[in-house]
Amino acid sequence: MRDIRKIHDAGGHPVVALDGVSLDFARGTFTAIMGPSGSGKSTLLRCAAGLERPTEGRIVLAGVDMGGRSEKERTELRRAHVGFVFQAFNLVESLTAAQNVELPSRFAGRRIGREQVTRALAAVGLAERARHRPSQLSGGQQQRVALARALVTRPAVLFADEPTGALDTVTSREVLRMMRMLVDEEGQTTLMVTHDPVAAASADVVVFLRDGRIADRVPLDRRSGADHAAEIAARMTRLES
Ligand SMILES: Nc1ncnc2c1ncn2[C@@H]1O[C@H](COP(=O)(O)OP(=O)(O)OP(=O)(O)O)[C@@H](O)[C@H]1O
Repeated sequence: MRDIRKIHDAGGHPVVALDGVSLDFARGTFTAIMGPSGSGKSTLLRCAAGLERPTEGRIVLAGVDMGGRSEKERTELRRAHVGFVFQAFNLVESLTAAQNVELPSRFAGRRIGREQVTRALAAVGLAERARHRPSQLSGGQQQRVALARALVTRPAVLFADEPTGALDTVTSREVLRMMRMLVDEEGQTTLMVTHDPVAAASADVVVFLRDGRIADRVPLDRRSGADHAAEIAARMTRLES
């Protein structure tokens, strides 16, 4: 993304959510976006994913310039190149895990084979749970089904908005371990918005926003094996003060 400005219309008066943001998300890397409430994190994710149009600036997603595209084209581009997970798992209770993974592609008029569904569930460690319904799974397992659903089409980028926001410490760790593994083993480019320093510590790079601008961009040394959560929390505290 280059020189992104996004001005929301809040009931007739403009709110500058992003104010000149330029970022690259290298293929096969995991970026966490942090920042105080209202700093523009979700807006950044939604613009990068093509869900919202920036007021100014340029977004290139999977090599495709999103500028000047119709809504229909943008929807097609998202379907082809993007996967989403949110805080709410948004699974359909009456369907099995496998059916939940398959459903969005079916809605999009694309048939995906049973083996693709099986592969996606296996990639998140849930091959044995394909026939379970959401209520028969833990919160962490449900979010992993949502991850499998996001990844079944092999998207260029996975966008995650507070993916561990509804999970306890233990299950959230399980989901983060899975997301990290997908980056390391499948080269899954991932962009995650989070409030949680522990979640951000799983990333390769943490971008801190304040008032719609990049306040800091901190690469994490993954080889050191250090736990970066405390350092990230300290930076967040400084940003919020
Ligand atoms: N659809 C909208 N209409 C009007 N204003 C909006 C809209 N979406 C976001 N905003 C405003 O833009 C600014 C940035 O919002 P955004 O949701 O991107 O921040 P955030 O960092 O994700 O916040 P939080 O951590 O609270 O979720 C805020 O001032 C917010 O009130």
